[in-house]
Amino acid sequence: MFTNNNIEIGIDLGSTNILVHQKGKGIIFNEPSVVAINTNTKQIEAIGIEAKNMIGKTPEHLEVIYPIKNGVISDYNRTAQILTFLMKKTKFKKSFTFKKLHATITAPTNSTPVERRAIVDALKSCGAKTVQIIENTIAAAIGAGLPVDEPIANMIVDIGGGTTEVAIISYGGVVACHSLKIGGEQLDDDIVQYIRKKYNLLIGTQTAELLKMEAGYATENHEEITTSARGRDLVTGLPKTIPISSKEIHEAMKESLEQMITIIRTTLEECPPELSGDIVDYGIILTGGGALLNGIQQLLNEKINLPVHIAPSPLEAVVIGAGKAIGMKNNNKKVKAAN
Ligand SMILES: Nc1ncnc2c1ncn2[C@@H]1O[C@H](COP(=O)(O)OP(=O)(O)OP(=O)(O)O)[C@@H](O)[C@H]1O
Repeated sequence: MFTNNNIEIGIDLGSTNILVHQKGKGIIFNEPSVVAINTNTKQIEAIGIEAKNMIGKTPEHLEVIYPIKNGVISDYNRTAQILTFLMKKTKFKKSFTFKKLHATITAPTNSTPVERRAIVDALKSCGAKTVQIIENTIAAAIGAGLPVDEPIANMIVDIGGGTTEVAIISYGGVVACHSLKIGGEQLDDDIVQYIRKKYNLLIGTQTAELLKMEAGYATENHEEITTSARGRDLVTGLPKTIPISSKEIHEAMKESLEQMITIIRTTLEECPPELSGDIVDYGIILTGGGALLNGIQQLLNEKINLPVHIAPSPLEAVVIGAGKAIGMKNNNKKVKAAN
C-alpha cells in the first residue's frame, strides 16, 4: 500500500513489555515497560532493560516506574515522552524518512476514546504521518495467524501483565468481549501476599514472578515440585529463605485464575448461537505471557470444555498482529483509523 520510502511499524505498549515490529525487519524492540524518570527535570532518562536494571539502585533524583497500568497510560505527557524516547531508541528519529512513518498501535478493548486519542496525538507529536489504533484482541488474533476476516468465529484469550482480555472475533470485528484488570502481575502479587500471610516473609515481586514461572501451576493436579523463596522475615527483620511447593503457589494464584475463567464463560454466554459451532470446532486461542503459565491450557480445557491452543509466539502475537494490520485497515471494520 505504501512505497518503500515509508516505514511501517506496529507498537504494543503493554503493562509489562513494550514491543515494536517493523515491516520487513520483524521485532526491533522488546523490553520491559519500565522507565527511569529524573525527578528534577521530569524527563525520561532510560527505558526498558536499562531502566529495569536501575530498580533499587537509583540515586535520589531518579525514580523507576511501570507507567502503563492495565494496558493504558492515563497521562498524555508521559505517553508522548515514552513514545518519543522509544522512537529515538529505535532510531526512527534519525531517519530522514521519519516523516513517512506509519504506525499501528494497540489498545485495550475497553479503553476510552480519550485514552485512544491521547495515544494517537502522542505518536503524531513524535512525527508519525499516520496512526491507527487496533484493539489488542484483534491484533493478537492476526498475530496468532487466525483468519480474522473470514466469516468464522475465533475466540482469543490474551493474558497479559495487567489485563486479561477475551474476545470472539468474526469478519474482522469483535462480536463479544470482556476485559479483567487481572493478569500476570496480579498472580505475582497473589504469591507475595500468600507468602507474607503464611510465613511472615516479605518477598519482592520479581522473586514472585520467578516462582510463578518456575513452579507455578494453573492446575491443582500436577507433579509437585519444591523450590525456595528468599525474602525478609517480618518478625526478625533478617533475610530468610524458605522452601515453597508448587501446590502452595497454585493455592496463591487460584482465586485470580478463577476470575479469568469467569470472564471467558461470560463472553461465551454472549456469543451469538450461529457462531458457537465455530468456537466448539476451533476452540480458544491463548496469547500473552500468561499463556506460558504451566498447566493453563489444561485448566481452561477442563473448566470450559473446549479445545485450547497456545499461539505460536504468545508474548509477541499482539505486536506481530499490529505490524501486519497496517495493510488490512480497509478490510477490518473494527480497526479504528485516525489518519
Ligand atoms: N513462562 C511464564 N509463565 C508464567 N507467566 C509468564 C511467563 N512468561 C511471561 N509471563 C508473564 O506474562 C506477563 C507479561 O505478558 P505480556 O508481555 O503479554 O503482557 P503485556 O502485553 O505487557 O500486558 P498487558 O497486555 O496487560 O498490557 C507477565 O506477568 C509475566 O510474568
